[in-house]
Amino acid sequence: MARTTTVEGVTVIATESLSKRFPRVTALDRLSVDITPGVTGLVGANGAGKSTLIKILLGLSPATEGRATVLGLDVATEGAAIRERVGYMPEHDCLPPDVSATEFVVHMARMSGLPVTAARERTADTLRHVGLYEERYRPMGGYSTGMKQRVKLAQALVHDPRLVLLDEPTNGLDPVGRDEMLGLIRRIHTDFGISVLVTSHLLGELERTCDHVVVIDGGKLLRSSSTSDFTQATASLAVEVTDSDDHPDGAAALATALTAAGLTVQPAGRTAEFAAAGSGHVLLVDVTGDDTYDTVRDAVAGLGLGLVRMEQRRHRIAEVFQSAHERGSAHAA
Ligand SMILES: Nc1ncnc2c1ncn2[C@@H]1O[C@H](COP(=O)(O)OP(=O)(O)OP(=O)(O)O)[C@@H](O)[C@H]1O
Repeated sequence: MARTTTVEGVTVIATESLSKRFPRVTALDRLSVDITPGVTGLVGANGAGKSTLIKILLGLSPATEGRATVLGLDVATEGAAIRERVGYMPEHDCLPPDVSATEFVVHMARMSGLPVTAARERTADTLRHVGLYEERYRPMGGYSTGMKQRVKLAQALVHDPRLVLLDEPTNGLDPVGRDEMLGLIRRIHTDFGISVLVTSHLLGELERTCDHVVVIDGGKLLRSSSTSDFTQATASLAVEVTDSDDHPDGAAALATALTAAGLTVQPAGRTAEFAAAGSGHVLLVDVTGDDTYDTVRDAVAGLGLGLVRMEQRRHRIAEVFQSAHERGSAHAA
């Protein structure tokens, strides 16, 4: 199976039982994960260990235990070679306010070893690519958050890396700015074939942007799989019914009938998605085959209830994350 912009089977990043312990906290806990070419999302709540992992991958911070390679290079001994080949967009504001985007990005290109003419040309191309035009000659102190994020992205790309590590690139952006940034990130891979590892605590963003998603929680790997596996249709139907005089709690009556028919049913009010809609009338029914739809229809008709909706649900990354988080809270309690 050939793909145009990736090489199948190549590992861009590999970690093996990687741990990082600070005196009071374990930021990474025996993390083993392989990341292949493409756009990979690294998702986790604040404090999950995302920035710590990036710093280890860049060879800037030693791991306490375990190993990691980036583009086949060992993070413990080949940090400088990794940083030549990898671009890094840090999370926090780090731009000098008194210089222009052009001056700054040329400087970063020169630091990466580009000769002066090439550095200037690459800077102009890269700033144009991220959508900065005339503003690029103005001091960055006057830039909006969106413009600053674009400069940070440009300096990560200017030396034509094979991989970029983007730490929370949508932080502080409004919804339009987020969409634009996500579009840029996607194009880094599709237009230039550069692999991307992008962190976020916003799951929906990564669902839309990434080929693959790695979820970490408390420094531990929770899940690593392709985005399509995460968002694939699960065998679950959301069924909403009305009440009737005979059945003042229509959903409860339907749940009893469907359970008696051998189906597995749970009230949807427990999930955030439906709780927000405020409906205790929605049931989630596990689909065991095409006849599940008929069984639900017949049960609703048999009870004389009104069927408001019956729809197939998609499993969202947020749920994987939420359920792990709830388990974490339960442990903490
Ligand atoms: N230099 C440090 N010294 C002590 N503890 C640290 C240090 N750096 C990170 N930590 C702790 O390690 C844990 C993981 O932090 P990290 O910054 O990697 O998380 P994160 O997932 O990137 O979250 P955020 O988006 O908030 O930065 C946190 O509990 C943090 O307080």
